[in-house]
Amino acid sequence: MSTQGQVITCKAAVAWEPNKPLVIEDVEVAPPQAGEVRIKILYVALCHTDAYTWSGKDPEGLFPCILGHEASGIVESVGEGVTEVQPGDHVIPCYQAECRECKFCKSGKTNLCGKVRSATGVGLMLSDMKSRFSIKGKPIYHFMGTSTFSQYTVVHDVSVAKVNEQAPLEKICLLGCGVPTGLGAVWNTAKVEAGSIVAIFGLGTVGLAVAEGAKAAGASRIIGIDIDSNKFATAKNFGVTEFVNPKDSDKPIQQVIVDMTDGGVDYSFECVGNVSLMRAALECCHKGWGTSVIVGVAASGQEISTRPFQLVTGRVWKGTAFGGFKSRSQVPWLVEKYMKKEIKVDEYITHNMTLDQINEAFHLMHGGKCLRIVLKMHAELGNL
Ligand SMILES: NC(=O)C1=CN([C@@H]2O[C@H](COP(=O)(O)OP(=O)(O)OC[C@H]3O[C@@H](n4cnc5c(N)ncnc54)[C@H](O)[C@@H]3O)[C@@H](O)[C@H]2O)C=CC1
Ligand SMILES: N[C@@H](CCC(=O)N[C@@H](CSC=O)C(=O)NCC(=O)O)C(=O)O
Ligand SMILES: [Zn+2]
Ligand SMILES: [Zn+2]
Repeated sequence: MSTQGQVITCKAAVAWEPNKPLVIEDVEVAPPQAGEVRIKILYVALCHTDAYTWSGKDPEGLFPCILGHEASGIVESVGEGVTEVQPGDHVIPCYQAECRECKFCKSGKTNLCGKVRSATGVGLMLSDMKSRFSIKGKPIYHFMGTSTFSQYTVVHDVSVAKVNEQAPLEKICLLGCGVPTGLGAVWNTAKVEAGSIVAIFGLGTVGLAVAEGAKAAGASRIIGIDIDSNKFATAKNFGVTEFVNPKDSDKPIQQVIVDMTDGGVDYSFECVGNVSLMRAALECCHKGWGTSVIVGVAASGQEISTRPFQLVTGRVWKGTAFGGFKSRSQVPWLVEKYMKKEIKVDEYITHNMTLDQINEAFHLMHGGKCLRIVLKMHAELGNL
């Protein structure tokens, strides 16, 4: 029976308040309006940015909301005027939209799109500035324009990438955030050249994807820095050639790296979200040309600082969102690269769980022993 035009009642993990356990609720999902797409979410991975907003430290965090942004699914129905996807298409929701019409999209200088950002930042849909989610008549906020911790979600059409139907949805959900962010930080934001020396602060999924991107770019040395020495064994498989634990030295970590590299690295990447480490990442760069890219998301109220002399003497400080990838155009390309085995995806998945285990999954994530945890959103999907 078609559900097109009907309200769908389904299960979703609702964050009622910061830091309180998520609650699996029966949520009503309204039909998509003009320019919107309703997606049956099949698989979702947990990202630290979900945990960050849930913690209450995100200045844009609104409650109650449905978190989640790294997912895959199938289009259930589309609203009026939607031409680029249709029911049955396999898709990846994209928190970084791409309208191809706004000042940002047309600039050719950035992947940030302005079309729906004002609405997604306040947890609503642009056409009427209302939510499509409710529980017994009470509206529930959207999150990052995706809200993929729900069996069904509604997103703007500019926030959907149509992908190859042969690609395994239980794997390619990762191409909705962490892996592209790390690869793109290297390829699009820093534009690392062959022979470069690279330092990566934080060897979680994002840092490992930076390592994979740097190896592909031909970096000669890839130095991984993490306070957990157990991370090195896995990191080697992603291209890290040397490992430093800042706890093993009395010297500041930037000095350790400068001493190891005859004056500093060509490129560094902060993949933790710690403002002191962002400073260290900048200051371990080589005088005259070293570039540091901020990837980690720091909490509300946190600020970065350094001596301006660091920049006067040629170091460059940059940041990246979704690795600079234009989402609708390039996520399908990343899926193709995965299908051709040119990029890793499966290797970042350490756990498979189910939607009803979501609190346990976050607990596991905070334990620091996993990379990506993928949740199966519907019981009928069977075992992975
Ligand atoms: N800019 C963007 O578009 C995106 C940013 N992010 C952000 O990237 C960051 C990293 O994400 P994940 O890799 O998933 O996180 P993760 O928690 O899996 O990895 C962080 C790693 O940093 C290490 N670490 C913690 N404190 C450290 C310190 N003081 N010095 C050295 N290492 C330290 C941890 O042991 C861990 O291995 C998060 O802040 C996340 O919110 C994630 C996706 C997209
Ligand atoms: N609302 C947060 C913003 C956090 C942030 O920087 N998000 C990244 C993506 S992180 C994904 O896991 C991003 O794309 N930023 C650009 C944007 O337009 O949001 C805060 O205010 O801290
Ligand atoms: Zn993310
Ligand atoms: Zn745009």
